[in-house]
Amino acid sequence: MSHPVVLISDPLPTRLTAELNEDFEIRQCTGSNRAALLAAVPEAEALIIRSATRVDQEVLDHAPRLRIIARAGVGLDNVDVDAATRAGVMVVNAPVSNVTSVAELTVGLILSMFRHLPAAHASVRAGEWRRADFQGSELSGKSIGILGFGRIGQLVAERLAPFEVELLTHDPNVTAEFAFAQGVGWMPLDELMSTVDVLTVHVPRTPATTGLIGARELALAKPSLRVVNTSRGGIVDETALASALAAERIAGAALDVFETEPPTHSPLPHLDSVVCTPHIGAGTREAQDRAASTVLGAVRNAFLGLPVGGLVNPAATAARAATVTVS
Ligand SMILES: NC(=O)c1ccc[n+]([C@@H]2O[C@H](COP(=O)([O-])OP(=O)(O)OC[C@H]3O[C@@H](n4cnc5c(N)ncnc54)[C@H](O)[C@@H]3O)[C@@H](O)[C@H]2O)c1
Ligand SMILES: O=C(O)CC[C@@H](O)C(=O)O
Repeated sequence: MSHPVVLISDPLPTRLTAELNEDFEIRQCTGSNRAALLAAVPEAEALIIRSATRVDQEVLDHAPRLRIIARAGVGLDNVDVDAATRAGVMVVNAPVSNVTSVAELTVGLILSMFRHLPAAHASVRAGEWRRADFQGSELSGKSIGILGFGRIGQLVAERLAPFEVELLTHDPNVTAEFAFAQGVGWMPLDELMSTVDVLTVHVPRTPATTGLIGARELALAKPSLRVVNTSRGGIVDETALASALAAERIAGAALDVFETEPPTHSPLPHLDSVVCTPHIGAGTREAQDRAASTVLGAVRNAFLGLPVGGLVNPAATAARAATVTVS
């Protein structure tokens, strides 16, 4: 009897994916290569992706056998969940797999900006000893604005509290009482923008959050503002950000994510006031293992007819998923 085909289109730890070998036929492709994805997906019954694979109506139209799309990570902005639901395809993610890693990177990026760590490191490597050129600022006493007080936003707050900072948030789905109980003040967005020294962004990318921080919001900022984005490119408008930084209307930015990745045509990586990383928020061994284990377990359960963890579209299960099993 042939095994269900599981197509893995982004890198996952092979020592974990090997656990499916007995019951599934594992195939690999490069999801960022659209032609390769469209050629491989027609036979797939499960598709496991990370952030580089875009799953839209066209992919679903090429995938008549598909039962489940499993996102080994948090963000679902690269999956058309409504189209998947209409097609009866389950969508699952791994919502807690990498949040600690992202929160830790966020703290690292903030400290990197305040103490010019990348530039100081590069300078010593180049044989220089320019101590006076790298005078920084203390984080202690600064106001930190957390845009989006969900899982990652709350972990960032916990990790920054010992630095003796003022913690503030804006999140329309969180009450002031909830934030206050965690030692964090709640403010409307415009007030937050005009108050904080650091704005760290932790919202999902949706039509409503795309461009949420644009020219108007940045114009409200103090000259001391540093913007951190470890969430998704496009939530902070890159043109507006580059222009505010180039004009020294704000002090700096640290970016793990970009509107287009890699950011080949963006001016931002070339500005001295910007610290960049290549979308490595989830790039720890622990986070990758958790994400892979979570979605591999979900795929196995889906084919065994067992409850599927991380399911984001329960309405899809009625159509296709309930009908498939593995021996
Ligand atoms: N850099 C990386 O590798 C990496 C890794 C994991 C997650 N992420 C990104 O981080 C995002 C956040 O992850 P999370 O686990 O904290 O998600 P979450 O769902 O737990 O929290 C998101 C929060 O944003 C809030 N929000 C929504 N719209 C808002 C708005 N207009 N203004 C303010 N707040 C708003 C929500 O109410 C929610 O509380 C993910 O969607 C993903 O895009 C990036
Ligand atoms: O796939 C990745 O490595 C990035 C994942 C991250 O952006 C997420 O949203 O979980």
